[in-house]
Amino acid sequence: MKNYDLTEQSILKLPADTEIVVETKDLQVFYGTNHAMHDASLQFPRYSITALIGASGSGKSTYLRSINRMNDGIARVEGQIMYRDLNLNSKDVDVYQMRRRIGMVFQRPNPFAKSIYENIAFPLREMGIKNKQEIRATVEKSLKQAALWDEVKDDLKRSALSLSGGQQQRLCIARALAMSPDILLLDEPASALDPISSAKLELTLQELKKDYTIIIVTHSMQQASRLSDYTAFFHMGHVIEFDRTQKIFTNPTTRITEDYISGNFG
Ligand SMILES: Nc1ncnc2c1ncn2[C@@H]1O[C@H](COP(=O)(O)OP(=O)(O)OP(=O)(O)O)[C@@H](O)[C@H]1O
Repeated sequence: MKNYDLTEQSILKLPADTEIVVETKDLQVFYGTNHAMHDASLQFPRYSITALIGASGSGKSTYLRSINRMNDGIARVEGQIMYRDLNLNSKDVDVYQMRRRIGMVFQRPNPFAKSIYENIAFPLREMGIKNKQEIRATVEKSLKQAALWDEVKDDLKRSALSLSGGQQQRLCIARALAMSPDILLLDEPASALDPISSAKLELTLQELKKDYTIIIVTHSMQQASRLSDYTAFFHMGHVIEFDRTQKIFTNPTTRITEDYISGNFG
């Protein structure tokens, strides 16, 4: 690995009138003595997709998981995670309520071993929604938003585990959407999918960004460049560059990002 200057950084300053939904300020993450994330300060504009890219172990998942406090009990997190006016990195935050607003989808689809319908209806009932019509309407709406409705509408009683990987992943997105989130965090959601399912998932995300703010970790630079409006490049626990995706992929500012994008890394 070349010796890069990790203080060489270029973070786009967004126009003052940009509506920011989430912002981290000097985010630090420690796994025991391993200082895995250093001073990460990033802003995420409403109705946009931001891709987090970087080599394995650069801290992308660590950063993403910190946003909705998935690192609680695993790592020590310092700094601010501002969700609008609320600092999520504070003891007073009701983590379960917060996660409804900031949904997460993981690398491997993880539907419940229940029917397609129940995968969405069950969490709604857990939330206290009892009205059957309301539940049915939300099931239908979120499956439509996740572009799965047409494929499953004739047999919602079927086990979710009998769906293909790509369908399961869209069901997990539908389950998150049923909670009426503001933000969707996706940690390499297409990495276990075949190219056709992956392309379908990308189309779904493009549609969803009209209503949600999306932050996605991806190993695929093609996917980042096709899908996202903004890209953040991570290296060894540092955010090196954040900019419009087109700028990052055509004319990055830092040498580290340029080497990574052009495959001259290491
Ligand atoms: N649960 C954990 N316990 C201890 N250390 C961890 C844990 N998760 C991640 N780390 C460490 O934090 C650093 C960043 O890892 P992280 O998984 O965030 O990177 P990444 O960029 O998402 O990698 P990948 O692309 O391989 O998923 C690595 O040094 C890793 O070993």
